[in-house]
Amino acid sequence: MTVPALEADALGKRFGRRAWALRDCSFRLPAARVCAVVGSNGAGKSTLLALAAGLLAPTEGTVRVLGAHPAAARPRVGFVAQDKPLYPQLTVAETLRMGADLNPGRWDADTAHRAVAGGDLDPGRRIRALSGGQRTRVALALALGKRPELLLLDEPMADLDPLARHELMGLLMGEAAAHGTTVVMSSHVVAELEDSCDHLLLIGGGQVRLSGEIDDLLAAHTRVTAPAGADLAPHEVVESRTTGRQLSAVIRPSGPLSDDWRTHTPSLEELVLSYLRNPTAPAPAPEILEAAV
Ligand SMILES: Nc1ncnc2c1ncn2[C@@H]1O[C@H](COP(=O)(O)OP(=O)(O)OP(=O)(O)O)[C@@H](O)[C@H]1O
Repeated sequence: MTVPALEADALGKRFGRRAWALRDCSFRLPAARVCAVVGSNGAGKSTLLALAAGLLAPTEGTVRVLGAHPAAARPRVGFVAQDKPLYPQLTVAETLRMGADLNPGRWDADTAHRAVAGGDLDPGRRIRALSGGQRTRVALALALGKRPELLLLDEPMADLDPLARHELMGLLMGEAAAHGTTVVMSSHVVAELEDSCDHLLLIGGGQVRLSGEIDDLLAAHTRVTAPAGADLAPHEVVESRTTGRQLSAVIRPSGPLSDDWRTHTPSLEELVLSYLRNPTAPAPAPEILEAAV
């Protein structure tokens, strides 16, 4: 059995006396996957990524990163936080030199320069003078240049223009495929994730609602169009809406489906939206979806 890239067991985080930001999260992410972390605002995605990066300590439970404690794994992990912290007084070139100095023996200058070069950035420009998207480029360059085994990216594409998004996503996926890097990436743009990600972690209300290979998750669900009033039992219903004479539903079939229904496999976006719109929808049994690690 290979070591999972990320493994959480009853992981929980509470900030002071506030409500739990994350509670009772258990999942395993196999190595060399590209994993999308999705969920509503405040669901706990950034908290989960910061716990994995070793920047926060769990209140309860454990998280293992590349088989080790997050602090011990840090040299093998690249992390780009949502606010892309960089040193504002350094230039772009100085920032990349710092990346090289901090990662002796493993710094991939070529990849780091490619990430920056696409943005036509003046290497002598100070970080504080860069736009949000330009800063994202430099932060991604630093993370990729480290040649990490695990890349944790918190909404990495949020402030990039569509061309930059496409180009940097291509660079990211190319690097991940070439080096077997595991990528864990939170995003709100679910439609963009379907082509690049093979694993999904859906967080809702601080808990893991779905976790597994995207192909398995999609195959376990069916989008149904049926006459209004159709009886969906005994199938498990994630979402059901009636408009006029038509009922639309996302179900997890248990047994044959009625011949009267039109059915298709949902897209990733349809699946995610159906769970987000229905916070009380039952989660699939773990044995159906648990990825073979
Ligand atoms: N440092 C903190 N102190 C107190 N509460 C916090 C802190 N960081 C996060 N929280 C709370 O924890 C919960 C989860 O926040 P988190 O930032 O992890 O959500 P998220 O899924 O990343 O949201 P978004 O999509 O808006 O970025 C929220 O209720 C938030 O208010």
